[in-house]
Amino acid sequence: MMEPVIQLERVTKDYGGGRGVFDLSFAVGRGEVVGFLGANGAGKSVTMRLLMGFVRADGGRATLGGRPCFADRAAIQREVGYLPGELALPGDMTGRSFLAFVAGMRGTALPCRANALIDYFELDPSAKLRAMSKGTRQKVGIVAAFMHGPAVLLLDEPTSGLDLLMQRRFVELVRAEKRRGATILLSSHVLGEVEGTCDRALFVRSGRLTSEACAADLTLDATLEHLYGAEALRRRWGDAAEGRAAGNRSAAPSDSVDLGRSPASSERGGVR
Ligand SMILES: Nc1ncnc2c1ncn2[C@@H]1O[C@H](COP(=O)(O)OP(=O)(O)OP(=O)(O)O)[C@@H](O)[C@H]1O
Repeated sequence: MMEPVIQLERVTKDYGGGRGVFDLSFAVGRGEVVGFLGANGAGKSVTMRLLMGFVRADGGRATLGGRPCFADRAAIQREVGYLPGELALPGDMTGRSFLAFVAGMRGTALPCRANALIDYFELDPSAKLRAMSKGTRQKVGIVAAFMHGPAVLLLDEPTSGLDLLMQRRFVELVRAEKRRGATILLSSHVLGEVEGTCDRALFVRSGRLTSEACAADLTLDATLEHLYGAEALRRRWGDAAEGRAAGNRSAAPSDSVDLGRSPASSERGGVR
């Protein structure tokens, strides 16, 4: 790998009850775009917040550009392009005043790039944030994350709420940022977006890193298996009731469909 820009070494943030991230280690090299995939609650957002220094790790070491994420959080939060998974925007502000506010927090006026991004995403920034649709608010978050041309981008489910055309434009934007040399960690539930942008993908399950795949190997079936394991994929609606009726809670129905894929093809198509 090229010089690591994003690095976690045995990072743990334990919220109790098995929730959080545990002993997490990975690195993203300069100029790499890496997908960060996991089921709901797997620990993707917690990892992003640890990297931004919004959350302090219980153990291990998280660094961005060699700087410790929590100790250097002021500089990191100024410089990194972060798109949170859940945007909490001040409803009373207009899109433009919010973007100017974010730029001000970074110590600058609204960059020219903001206008180019506003135009590219066909955003009307004059509306109040509370009056905007979900997807429109997401566009404001995207402009805020990208407008200063950051060297590092942490994007947490970035196309959430975007329509298909805007999803495509977003993929084009990430590709252009990669060409510019940006280092990007992108969490997503949208396979097309990961395929379209990422060099490789990391899989996290219950707060632990479980596997890794290169983008070319991310078929739907292989991705599902990385995410959930074969056992979870066999479950069908009605299984529990049928199992109880048969006096066997774990029994799988005999006509269970394997997502249209034969066991043989799953061996071929799988990414280990
Ligand atoms: N502040 C907190 N206090 C307690 N538990 C938390 C806190 N933040 C996150 N968690 C727990 O940590 C686990 C990981 O949450 P996280 O938000 O990182 O999941 P995720 O992978 O981003 O999921 P999703 O795909 O649903 O967004 C979850 O079980 C969550 O409930």
